[in-house]
Amino acid sequence: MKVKICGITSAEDIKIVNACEPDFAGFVMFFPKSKRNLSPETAKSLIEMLDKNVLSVAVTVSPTLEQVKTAYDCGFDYIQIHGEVGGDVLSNPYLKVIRAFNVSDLEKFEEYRMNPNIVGYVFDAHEPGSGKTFDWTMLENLPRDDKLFMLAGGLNPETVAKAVKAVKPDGVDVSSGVENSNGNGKDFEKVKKFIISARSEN
Ligand SMILES: O=C(O)c1ccccc1N[C@@H]1O[C@H](COP(=O)(O)O)[C@@H](O)[C@H]1O
Repeated sequence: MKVKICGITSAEDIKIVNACEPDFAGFVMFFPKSKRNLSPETAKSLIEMLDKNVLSVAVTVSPTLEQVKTAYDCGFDYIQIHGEVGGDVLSNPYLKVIRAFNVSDLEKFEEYRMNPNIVGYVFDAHEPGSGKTFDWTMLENLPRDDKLFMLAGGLNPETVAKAVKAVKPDGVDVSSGVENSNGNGKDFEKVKKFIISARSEN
């Protein structure tokens, strides 16, 4: 079971991630509406502190090709794309894409399956990063292939095992559910518990 810890914003968060060793760490970019949004300079300096076993993901909404290139220049391994995605961005030569779907755009799933630049999917609730979940039965009939099938949206250390059992994803993705009580950074115990719990359902 792959685990992605999203919404990393500080050196403190990086220490937690390095100690807990998820498979991926996500950093929100080019989306000032999010409290987790980072400048390219900050993202680059945080990625440089990341353990080499943890892959970095730029988490974006409707990015331009220039922004994909900026993320590549920062040193990211992947780009996660919510919202709209143009043909130039989908076939970009810089970063492999993790395509995020929300509950209202699942009908576009088939059109992305054949794209070799898309290496995985994240299925999320309507409002990304809101800590809200959705009806997982909507994913029941989606075909599985060799691309990473990741579940997100309102997961937390208490619900992740149930989610893994019900959906049988390749990976789980969390942001709000492992934040500290102030909501301004990650909580070591919650991140650790989330990862142990997710992997225990393998
Ligand atoms: O976290 C954000 O603010 C965010 C902003 C823009 C795009 C995605 C964002 N978050 C992603 O949403 C999912 C689920 O988050 P949660 O666990 O429900 O809080 C995850 O992939 C986040 O990276």
